[in-house]
Amino acid sequence: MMAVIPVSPLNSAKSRLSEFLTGEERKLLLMNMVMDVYGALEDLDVCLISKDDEILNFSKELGIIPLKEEGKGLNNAIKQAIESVEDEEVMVTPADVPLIKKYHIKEVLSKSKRNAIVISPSRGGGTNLLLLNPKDVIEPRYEGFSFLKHIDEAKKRNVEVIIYDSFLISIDINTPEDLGEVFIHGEGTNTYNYLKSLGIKILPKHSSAGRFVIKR
Ligand SMILES: Nc1nc2c(ncn2[C@@H]2O[C@H](COP(=O)(O)OP(=O)(O)OP(=O)(O)O)[C@@H](O)[C@H]2O)c(=O)[nH]1
Ligand SMILES: C[C@H](OP(=O)(O)O)C(=O)O
Repeated sequence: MMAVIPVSPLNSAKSRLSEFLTGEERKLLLMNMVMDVYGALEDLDVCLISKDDEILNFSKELGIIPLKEEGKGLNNAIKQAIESVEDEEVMVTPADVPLIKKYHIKEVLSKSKRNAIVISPSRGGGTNLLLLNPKDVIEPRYEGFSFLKHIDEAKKRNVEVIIYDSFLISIDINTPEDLGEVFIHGEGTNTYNYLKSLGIKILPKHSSAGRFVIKR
């Protein structure tokens, strides 16, 4: 089993946080999230695919296998990683799911079956964990409502779908509002400690415009 972490270039990562965090801060946030995701995966072989040499060097220092991305876009990056590893099974976990834990991975692995996928939704319909057994059982269809796209793809190919439904895995960090979730549920993670070090604070808000007031 090989776990694959795809990472976009550091200078364009997490653009939806750009009004709230500087470029350098978004880069450090991403590195801290990679550490948290790797913390959950570290009993497996783990590779990280990116075009960005800085994140590749960083991942190598952590003990992750760096893979230099050649094509364009997330789906092509994942296909490249799948083709280049020798393992028969692959698990894809994005870099922006910092609340994922080792026990999740254990449970996901225990559910894995031949000719099946194990999939965890993100809030908003994305895919925050995808285990492919075998690795070419379906093609990656990230972006948009990829949770539904992956299920559709599996049904078309007569592949069993095992949904691993986890609140903590469903939280991916894209917007300032998502940072609020890290403050509530992420104590002890690198991501939480990094955000705290920036002086970010959250307060509850009772409004249709969101549930948190996020301040620095
Ligand atoms: N290797 C690789 N990873 C990608 C690419 N696009 C997105 N990712 C990664 O895929 C995961 C989900 O990405 P998104 O949240 O859609 O994109 P993002 O670039 O992190 O953030 P936004 O700029 O806010 O869209 C994250 O781990 C990204 O780093 C890509 O083109 N190549
Ligand atoms: C790539 C996308 O991630 P999101 O933009 O939902 O974080 C997805 O999970 O399909």
